[in-house]
Amino acid sequence: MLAIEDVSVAFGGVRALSEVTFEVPEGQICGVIGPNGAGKTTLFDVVCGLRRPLRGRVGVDGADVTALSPLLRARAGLRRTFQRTQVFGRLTVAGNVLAALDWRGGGGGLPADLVGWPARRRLERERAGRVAEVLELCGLTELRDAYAASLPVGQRRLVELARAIADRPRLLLLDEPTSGLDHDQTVRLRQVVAALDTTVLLVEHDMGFVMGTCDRLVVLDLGKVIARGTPAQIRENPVVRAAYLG
Ligand SMILES: Nc1ncnc2c1ncn2[C@@H]1O[C@H](COP(=O)(O)OP(=O)(O)OP(=O)(O)O)[C@@H](O)[C@H]1O
Repeated sequence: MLAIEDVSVAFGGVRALSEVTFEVPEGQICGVIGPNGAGKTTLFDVVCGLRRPLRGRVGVDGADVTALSPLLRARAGLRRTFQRTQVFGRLTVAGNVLAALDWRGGGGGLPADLVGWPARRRLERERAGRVAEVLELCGLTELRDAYAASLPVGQRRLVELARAIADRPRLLLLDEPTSGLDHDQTVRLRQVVAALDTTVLLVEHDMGFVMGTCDRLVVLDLGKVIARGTPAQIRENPVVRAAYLG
């Protein structure tokens, strides 16, 4: 579903990524791990289109998206969360999730708003239903009317997650999703990710979470893939143990 082929990125003399190649099959959860500076965030930036690689290709569903802007990749169903949470602070929790559904518009423009066309009303009901469903899944129902800016960081991260999954992305990128979460929120996050019908690529330092959540792992060190495999294979891999797990 996601194919990273021979991707290299350099910042001046620093090789952030060197000939990175791996695939994530449809519906799988793939974790990217590695020490600080290994190139994980740079890889995310390449996949979502924020950074053009020096060489190499990114394929989604068999199509080469390397030249597409982040906006066009979003339209193709790619969503991302960031290491530093980005929510709409002046919107409520429900408003944040609704914003992720509203962007496709309702058709009919202002006249449809004024007249309240049945088709428009049905769409609005469907959206309200989806917002309620996603808030429930993420454990945010009781906070639906709270302003996002007023929430502690863990809850804000769950709001960002809720927004990212609201319109059922094809590919979801999660950058350090457990950071700032307490134990219960981390358990909730794992349940949400496991319940998704979506291909997921995640960067994470919490090894317990990574090993328990991911179907497969890719290990980066100094911009190179040094191993890939199931969590059990990675745990036993002597190169990974030496470079990273200790
Ligand atoms: N904008 C930039 N300009 C120059 N060098 C950069 C830039 N962004 C990243 N780098 C360098 O590229 C390499 C990979 O960085 P990157 O942030 O992708 O690693 P990371 O694995 O995400 O690290 P961390 O776990 O600390 O977030 C590092 O050597 C970093 O210093």
